[in-house]
Amino acid sequence: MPAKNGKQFLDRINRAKPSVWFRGEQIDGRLSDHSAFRGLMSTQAELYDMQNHPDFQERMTYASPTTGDPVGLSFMQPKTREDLEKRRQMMMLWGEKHHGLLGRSPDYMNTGLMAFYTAAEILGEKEPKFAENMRRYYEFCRENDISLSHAFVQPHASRFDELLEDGSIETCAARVIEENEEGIIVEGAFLLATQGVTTDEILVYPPAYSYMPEEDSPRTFAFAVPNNLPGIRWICRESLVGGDSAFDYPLSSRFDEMDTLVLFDHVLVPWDRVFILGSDHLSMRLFAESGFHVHCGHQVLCRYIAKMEFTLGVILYMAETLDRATYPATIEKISEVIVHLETLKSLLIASEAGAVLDRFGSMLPDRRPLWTANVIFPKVYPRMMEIIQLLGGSGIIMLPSELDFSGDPKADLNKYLRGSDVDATQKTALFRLAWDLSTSGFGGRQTLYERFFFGDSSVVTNRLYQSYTDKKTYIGKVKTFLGQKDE
Ligand SMILES: Cc1cc2nc3c(=O)[nH]c(=O)nc-3n(C[C@H](O)[C@H](O)[C@H](O)COP(=O)(O)OP(=O)(O)OC[C@H]3O[C@@H](n4cnc5c(N)ncnc54)[C@H](O)[C@@H]3O)c2cc1C
Repeated sequence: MPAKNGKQFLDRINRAKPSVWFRGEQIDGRLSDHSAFRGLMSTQAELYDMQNHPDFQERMTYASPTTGDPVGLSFMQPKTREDLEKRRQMMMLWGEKHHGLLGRSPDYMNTGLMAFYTAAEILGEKEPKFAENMRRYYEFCRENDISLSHAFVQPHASRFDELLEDGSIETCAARVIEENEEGIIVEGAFLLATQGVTTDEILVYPPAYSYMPEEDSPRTFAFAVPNNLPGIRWICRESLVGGDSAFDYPLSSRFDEMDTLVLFDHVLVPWDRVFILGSDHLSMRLFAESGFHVHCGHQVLCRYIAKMEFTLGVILYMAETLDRATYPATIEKISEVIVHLETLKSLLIASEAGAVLDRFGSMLPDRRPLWTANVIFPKVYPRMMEIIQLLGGSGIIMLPSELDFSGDPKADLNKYLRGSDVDATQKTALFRLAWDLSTSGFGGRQTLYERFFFGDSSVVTNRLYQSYTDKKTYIGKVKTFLGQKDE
């Protein structure tokens, strides 16, 4: 199946029937009928429909190198600046459709997989068949429009290894407990897979960094498997969907990406789905040399911009309805958001302007502007949510529901809750949106998500710092000024 449409997406997820647990019970029926998933899945379906819509198809797909059929453009390896531009336009189309609220829109993982594929030869250094596995798997995903979640962070409990009396170490970290003719047997858990059950497959890999890299470690492996493989169990967090009403819950009713704890109970991963086994060094090299965080950073920055534009729109509209758009204190806050948005847009342009071909033939955007954005956004996003709260005050919480507007209180609400130039229903709709973005459970998760999206802040800043080759140049300028010699 080349680039799929919404119905094909829904049918495939509903048919898979993985073992999903929600509030202590296993989900039996179709996921798209379940209150925790139906809004999200319908949004996902709308994204996939765009791939086949005459207005978008040309910008969202490209001709498959193997069949010539249209396949998702986010799978495309960029080889020229024009390719990068095409990828950006495609990612912005999806980003603007979900206003940056879906961290796991399909282009994110498609991009990550593409990066791994381009550098597959690194995997072959230890075992040639692993490189071949990655190449085949990428092609399988591209040609069948397979959607992916990913997991690499292990539960906190796995970080407290116990030293036993016999000198061995007891751990609950996910690990390979056996290798046999058919594949590897995996046991243990991963802390989090966002959209784990609303995608087709899960890609598991080690963190991109390790403070104590090991060779032949049973904890280091990468593989991809369908979500419904025997032995895989998904435990959902509480749903943040407030209800079905798009008026009352404008965001959570459409965009709540379920997070799941993934349990592997003696799961047999077939050999042709294994990409890394044992080597932390190889795994770290794959991340660094494939440009995983650079290609993905390009996608993430497009999403940041879509989200920032939407947030700025909410803030500007709030200021208008409160008739405070001309207050200096309001202008100062709004300008803060404008500065952040314009900074991000400039970083995106700079990343493409500085793109160079890497040794795998990929046109790789300049990492410095992208990773700068990854440091900035997690800091400014919570501040933007604070600005919404500061601007809205009690209006963010004194929010009647859709039912109130069709019931007895309607006349009073219309009189007392109207805004400047908008009626009470319009103002309430806007302020419910502001609440869902900044203050509801859904909004809280969004903020947490942005804080940790590419790792915690020390990981993200370290990535930028370590790769910043300009450091020597700037020290050199100072040494020259001081009349000191460069060593
Ligand atoms: C909403 C959400 C969705 C996510 N989705 C996914 C997903 O789809 N797939 C996936 O693999 N992961 C996902 N993650 C996990 C994400 O990658 C991690 O949250 C991130 O890597 C940080 O790891 P952690 O949560 O274990 O936090 P920790 O590593 O426990 O860090 C928490 C805090 O403790 C600090 N800290 C940690 N160690 C030390 C130390 N030794 N000394 C001092 N301070 C320390 C950190 O700096 C940080 O501030 C998601 C997280 C969130 C919040």
